Amino acid sequence: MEERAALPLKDPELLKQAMLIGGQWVGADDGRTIDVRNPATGALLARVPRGGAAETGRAIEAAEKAMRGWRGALARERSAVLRRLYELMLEHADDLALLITSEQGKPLAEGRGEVLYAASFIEWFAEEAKRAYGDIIPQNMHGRRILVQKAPVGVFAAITPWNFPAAMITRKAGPGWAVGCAGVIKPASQTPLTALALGVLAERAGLPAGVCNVVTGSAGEIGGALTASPVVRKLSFTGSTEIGALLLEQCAPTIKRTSMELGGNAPFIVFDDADLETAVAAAMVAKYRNSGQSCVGANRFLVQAGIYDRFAARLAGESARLRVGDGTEADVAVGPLIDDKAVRKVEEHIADAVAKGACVAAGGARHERGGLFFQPTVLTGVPRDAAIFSEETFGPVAPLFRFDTEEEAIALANDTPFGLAAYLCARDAGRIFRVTEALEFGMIGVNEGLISTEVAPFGGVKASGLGREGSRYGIEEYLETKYVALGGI
Ligand SMILES: NC(=O)C1=CN([C@@H]2O[C@H](COP(=O)(O)OP(=O)(O)OC[C@H]3O[C@@H](n4cnc5c(N)ncnc54)[C@H](OP(=O)(O)O)[C@@H]3O)[C@@H](O)[C@H]2O)C=CC1
Ligand SMILES: O=C(O)[C@H](O)CS(=O)(=O)O
Repeated sequence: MEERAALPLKDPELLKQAMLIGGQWVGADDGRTIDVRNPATGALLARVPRGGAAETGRAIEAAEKAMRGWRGALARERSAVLRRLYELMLEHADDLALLITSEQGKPLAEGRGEVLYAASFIEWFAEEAKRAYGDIIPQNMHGRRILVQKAPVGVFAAITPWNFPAAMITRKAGPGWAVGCAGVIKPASQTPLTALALGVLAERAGLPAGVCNVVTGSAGEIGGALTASPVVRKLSFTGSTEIGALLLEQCAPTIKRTSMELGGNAPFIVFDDADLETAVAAAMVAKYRNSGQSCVGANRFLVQAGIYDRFAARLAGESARLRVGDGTEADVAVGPLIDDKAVRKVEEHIADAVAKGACVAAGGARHERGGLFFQPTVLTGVPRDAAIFSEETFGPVAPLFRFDTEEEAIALANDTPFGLAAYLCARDAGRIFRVTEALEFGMIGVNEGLISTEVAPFGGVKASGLGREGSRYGIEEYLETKYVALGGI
């Protein structure tokens, strides 16, 4: 049997090769496992259980049972447990970062950044736990009082993607746990180790058995069990629009509350009046964070004619200087893509654009290191009918499209079924307000390339999803509003 590669964790107990169900670490009923590999080296990191419907059913039961006690705890008691989890995440940040980089591939500095970002949701919702306020409404009849109470929505299911293995979990479970819900988490099969490590820390923080359950394995079987169960009252998903739509269908018969954070196709608009250095710096972050594997990553660069050549030259120069390699190596800015399917999609987008007249200003091919490494790539003169305009590349490719007028830029930016994130660089205040108001997206960065934060509402419109995560809006996704007409008093 293939030997597992060493994972030099300071706390080896954080490497779990089991599912967490009702406070017990267990294998799959049939003993089957899934290999977890390092995308930078192909090395076998771990084997996790290939769980299915039966194990998921037990996890749902455990969550339902645990929720009875957890919802009854005082808000400040739940808050204290979440605060402890936040502290434990910071204490174990190096190990969590190494797990993220080892199973997902992002550079270690980004992995550590993700740990801090993920922990910030736990810190935030530890505070919000104490502010799930209701209302007293002025009575509409004598002798009657009108109360509005906020109650936990119920057992939640969280199905999360491989690109941010920690943050996508805490952004969902944090608010759920804060208001007294218990949940079942299904991480991506390519990156389960971080989720399992968070399960260890949740136990250590004092989360009662069954409040946090992590089930690994067959997406279809686990998803089918979670969506079909009437006990699961909330489903929160981050991933492709295709799967999001399927899950919405599967949730319909039980009328579940859902949050969907789906695909994107972010435009990055550079106007003639932009500050060039600011625009290039913002573009580099928006494009190459997580090697381009982010739903809020800039997918299309719309550049006004007057600044086009200068911006293209600077972006190509900066892109060519990025170091590509194993995320554990010093100064690496771009790691491997998640799998060969992702690399092929990048190659197909480049080939299609070049066949339609685009030029390669930087990169353009797989990296000399081979495997899943790809050169940071800048394409100029890309035509509107190129596939890369309308499809999410999810890789380190920056296609530049030229425009002349503000109206043309807005039309091009909005010409997509998606509406998650958009970016624009300009200095004219009137232009900034006109364009941000006209853009059909849930989040807009102005002269900024990194806009994700726990304090702001994260989410999209159109095919990019439903609901908001983080901020004071995110907790509402896990609350039901109960109206009490109090008479006879
Ligand atoms: N919005 C975002 O942040 C993300 C968007 N994407 C987009 O999606 C594309 C494909 O990426 P991919 O990772 O395949 O995304 P998927 O949507 O396939 O996977 C996301 C999560 O959903 C699970 N899943 C897959 N199929 C089902 C199902 N039938 N029922 C229940 N759960 C299911 C996956 O499990 P498993 O891993 O076991 O298959 C994973 O945990 C990307 O190229 C990108 O365009 C991807 C990731 C994040
Ligand atoms: O899925 C993603 O790409 C993340 O939601 C992006 S972020 O929130 O980590 O910026």
